[in-house]
Amino acid sequence: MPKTSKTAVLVAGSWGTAIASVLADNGHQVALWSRNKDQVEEINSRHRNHRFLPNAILSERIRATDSMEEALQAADAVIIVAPSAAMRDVASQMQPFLSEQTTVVHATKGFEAGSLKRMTEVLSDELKGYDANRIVVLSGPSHAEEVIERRPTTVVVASIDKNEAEKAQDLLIAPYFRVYTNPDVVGVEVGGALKNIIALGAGLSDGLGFGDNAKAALLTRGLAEIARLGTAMGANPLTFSGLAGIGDLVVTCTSQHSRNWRAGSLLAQGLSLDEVLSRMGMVVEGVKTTQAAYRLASQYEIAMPITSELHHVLFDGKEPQLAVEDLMGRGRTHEIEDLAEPFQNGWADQE
Ligand SMILES: NC(=O)c1ccc[n+]([C@@H]2O[C@H](COP(=O)([O-])OP(=O)(O)OC[C@H]3O[C@@H](n4cnc5c(N)ncnc54)[C@H](O)[C@@H]3O)[C@@H](O)[C@H]2O)c1
Ligand SMILES: O=P(O)(O)OC[C@H](O)CO
Repeated sequence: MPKTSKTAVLVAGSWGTAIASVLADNGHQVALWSRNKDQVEEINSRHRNHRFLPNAILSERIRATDSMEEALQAADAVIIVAPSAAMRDVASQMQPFLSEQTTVVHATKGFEAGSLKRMTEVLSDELKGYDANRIVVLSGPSHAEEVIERRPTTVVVASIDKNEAEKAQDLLIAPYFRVYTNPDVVGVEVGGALKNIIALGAGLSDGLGFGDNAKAALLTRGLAEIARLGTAMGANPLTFSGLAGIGDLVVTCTSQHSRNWRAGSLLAQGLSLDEVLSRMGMVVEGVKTTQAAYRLASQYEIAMPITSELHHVLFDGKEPQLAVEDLMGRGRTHEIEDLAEPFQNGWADQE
């Protein structure tokens, strides 16, 4: 990657704008793509994106555009930060303008609702002619509201291709933004997606006043079920003790910046799911991810009791108090379980 690069960031929501700001701080030129002309105008003329990050003044190195062709022209790297529900649409729009030379990174946390595919799988479907093994995923504990204020943050980038992961690391690493690499694409994607379910549960639990012990239980046993499904899907279990696992789980379950935690706490006030989502006005990935994980758990025959109870609360009208009673009253079980086969998909042959 050249010392300063031409980069594209696709979609100017909270996280896309914060990532654009990290890239600009590193001296890169950033084309920030949005489908919304008013937002493009606001970013270019006032250097603001008031709807998503109201207090931030953006670098002049960030130029917004609503032209995908312009955004991707001669881009050394593109970072896609669309909500999971929009990933296929955005990827299909970028495909005609993507060069094989461009490093492709995504920073989205979720599964595709119908197909249950991970985001790199959706990208691989749509980016025909691009080597899917090169795609990089960026994840970890990172609220846009803190990154835009340059508060110390650590994240992880994973790719099957070590060289591409290191290019993404080079591009993004900054004094306040430390970037680690990992070969485990499945683990980093699954950890980042599933923690949002537990964060919804933590918001609900806090909102109902269940207390600190309950939240600690949710985090710990939540991590156990994340690791159980993730490992069955092919992840390295150790990834879940890293930034995309426990790291992201802690920040999302304990921060009032978290959209998922806030949605859970609004549910605890008695609002319906539709009312909560319209009040949030930003993407709350954990809702659709609960549906996806519920189906994946059944497909892989994995026990996910917290996900399952949350699914009943969100979609079947079950009272949260009853969900907690059912969780606490389950049959006795061991804490430590055997995990699947050891993870094989490392970078040993690329050292
Ligand atoms: N906000 C954060 O702090 C944060 C941090 C890490 C990861 N993420 C992840 O990043 C992803 C995006 O989250 P966000 O918080 O930036 O969302 P957001 O709600 O702040 O912004 C979403 C943006 O996507 C745009 N969009 C929606 N559908 C689109 C489509 N079909 N075509 C083009 N644009 C479309 C919206 O107009 C909006 O600008 C999510 O998967 C989230 O989990 C967010
Ligand atoms: O605000 P949330 O709950 O969508 O979480 C954002 C990030 O994933 C935190 O790392």
